[in-house]
Amino acid sequence: MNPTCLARQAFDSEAFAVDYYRVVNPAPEPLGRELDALAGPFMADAKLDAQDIEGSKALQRLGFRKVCTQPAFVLDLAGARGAAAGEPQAACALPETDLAAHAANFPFSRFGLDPMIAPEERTRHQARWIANTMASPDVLKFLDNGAFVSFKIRDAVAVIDLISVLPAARGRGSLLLGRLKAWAAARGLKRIEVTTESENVPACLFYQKNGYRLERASVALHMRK
Ligand SMILES: CC(=O)SCCNC(=O)CCNC(=O)[C@H](O)C(C)(C)COP(=O)(O)OP(=O)(O)OC[C@H]1O[C@@H](n2cnc3c(N)ncnc32)[C@H](O)[C@@H]1OP(=O)(O)O
Ligand SMILES: Cc1cn([C@H]2C[C@H](O)[C@@H](COP(=O)(O)OP(=O)(O)O[C@H]3O[C@H](C)[C@H](N)[C@H](O)[C@H]3O)O2)c(=O)[nH]c1=O
Repeated sequence: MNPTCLARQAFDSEAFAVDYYRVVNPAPEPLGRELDALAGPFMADAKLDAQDIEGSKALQRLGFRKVCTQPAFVLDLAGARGAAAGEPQAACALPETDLAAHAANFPFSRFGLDPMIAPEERTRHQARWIANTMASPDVLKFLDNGAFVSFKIRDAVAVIDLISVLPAARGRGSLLLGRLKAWAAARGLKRIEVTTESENVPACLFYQKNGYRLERASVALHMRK
């Protein structure tokens, strides 16, 4: 069968050492047939608009579990002042100990919230994600001691990929968002966007304290067989 509802995810399959699929078409009947046809262990995820209650129920009837809601926050830059914020880094690397500490700093990620994913699987996946982010010249980074924010530019919007502040560096998160805002405004970008999990109340408060407003939300569903 040529799958049309599921797309294999190379990065996640490698990081979890099992075939990992993303639902790209949630139509229940063909999706159910494609899931039934998968042989062997696999993982799958789906993202729906959080207001799509019936779509979410249909996926849960197929065996998906609702793992979390992911709110998206935005900071509009119209009228924001640009300033000399220093240039972000492109490709770089973190020392191994810092990488391990940051990988363990995301208990609220959707993988951390999923009871079917072991803590060591989650931190291995997160470490690979952070290492890729650091190594990629297409993902820009502001780094400080014990803290970093990474982001991509898409259509005059800065989309935050990850932000992590180790407990000993608390306070640097707002400094990093300030550097990003000043740099983005100086480049004439329209806005900054970021996604987090609703369970991550510290992060939701953090974005709001820094002037971000809630714009929309998705629901993340997982399956593991
Ligand atoms: C895109 C993504 O990566 S989403 C996931 C975000 N990252 C994570 O969850 C990783 C783990 N958490 C962290 O790294 C940090 O806690 C961050 C990035 C969320 C915040 O960075 P910090 O430097 O600690 O934040 P900072 O000190 O600047 O705090 C500013 C505001 O954020 C909120 N905040 C920060 N930490 C907390 C906390 N533990 N509990 C409650 N509110 C908090 C508060 O509103 C705070 O204002 P206040 O100090 O006046 O109370
Ligand atoms: C964005 C991005 C992702 N990846 C990899 C790592 C992930 O396993 C997959 C799928 O990513 P996606 O579904 O886009 O992201 P998550 O739901 O896991 O995370 C969102 O919320 C997080 C808290 C975080 N803010 C993140 O930015 C959000 O996308 O793709 C990757 O390797 N590189 C990337 O830039």
